[in-house]
Amino acid sequence: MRRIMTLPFFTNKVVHQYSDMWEHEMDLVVVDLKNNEKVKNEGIVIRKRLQLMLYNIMYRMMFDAKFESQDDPLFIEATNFNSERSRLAQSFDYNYGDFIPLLRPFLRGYLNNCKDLQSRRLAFFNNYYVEKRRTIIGENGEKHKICCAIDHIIDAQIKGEISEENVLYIVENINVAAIETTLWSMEWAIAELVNHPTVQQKIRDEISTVLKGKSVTESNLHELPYLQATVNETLRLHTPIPLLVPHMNLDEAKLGDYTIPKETKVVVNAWWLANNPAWWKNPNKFQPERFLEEDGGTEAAVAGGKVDFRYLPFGMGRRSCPGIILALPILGLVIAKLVSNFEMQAPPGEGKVDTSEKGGQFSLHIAKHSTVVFKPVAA
Ligand code: HEM
Repeated sequence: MRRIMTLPFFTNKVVHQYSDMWEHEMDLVVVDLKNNEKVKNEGIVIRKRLQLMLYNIMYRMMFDAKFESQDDPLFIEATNFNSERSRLAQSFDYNYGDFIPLLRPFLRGYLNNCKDLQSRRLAFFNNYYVEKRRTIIGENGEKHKICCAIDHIIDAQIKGEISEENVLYIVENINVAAIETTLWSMEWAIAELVNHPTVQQKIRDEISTVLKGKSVTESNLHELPYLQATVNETLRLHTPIPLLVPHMNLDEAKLGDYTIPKETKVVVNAWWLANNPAWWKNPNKFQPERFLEEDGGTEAAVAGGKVDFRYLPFGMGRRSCPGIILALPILGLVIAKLVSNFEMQAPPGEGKVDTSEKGGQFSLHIAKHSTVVFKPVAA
């Protein structure tokens, strides 16, 4: 499945094919913010606008489709389905039966809710998106043009490499894995930037010194180390999936003095690796500079490359996040566009925005979606 998903989603070619579109969707956010007087004085809950932007980025890549506005009925339906799915997955019900087998019979109600949501949600993706692509492919005959990721996936199904169910599984997977994770990271980055105006200024200075008036694009992000360090620092301090996802060792393994029996559920605390004071200076402080100054103390050679085991927000190895190739440039670009166009501030009378955390089964997100004031900066 991972192999089938790589070509349409996770290659440099895909990044180059779509980065202009990503920027266009981000520029629309900047225009909306500039045209809204309330944004300059009282501020807005920025998550809502960024959510529309990210859905449009992902749905254009997946289905060559986009939502008109936050009031688009399909957007409302898609976000409701996805947030209900996240709510159920975050629920403690999800795994108490693992720890207290006696309570398993009481899980039935929860599992029925999951099944019911799953079938309505998959029907939604199928009826409104996948079937439309099938019709377009069908009308264009054998030599149809591949326009988006799902066309590749449907092609793989036509060739018998995967089933119809697998196609929907991939759509569902991208809705969960791609959109919310990136959105949480954006919210954290913006909240920290509001609370650290000097970091905003350093990013602005870097952009103007290095790019000398040119705009930030995907192709010049690598020239902006401080911007990249800001993205890294956000994912360190607020690791969006703090325990990664559970893995299982097929064979018995030794870890230090411990023996891990085969088929153990292994959970890696990536948040603690990234926030352990033994390995990081002042780990509870938001300091992008650390990624430019501190040593990667635990670097080790793995599969021909070097890995800093203190820092694994995307996991590591064969099942690590393939979306890193999209998530990092999308985060870098959106921060660059917002910071170059606006001074982001807390609402009047509030010195800082609240960065309290809300942890769930899988995710670590901001407890209160920040209201942010966007004051245009002089060009
Ligand atoms: C900041 C954003 C993101 C973060 C922090 C993140 C993090 C993660 C983590 C921790 C895992 C599990 C890795 C493991 O347990 O070893 C994962 C898996 C995955 N992610 Fe991401 N992710 C992000 C964005 C994305 C995006 C944008 C996509 C797709 C467009 C994506 C697609 C996937 C997929 C398909 C998997 C499952 C891989 C597998 O099981 O082989 N992710 N992600």
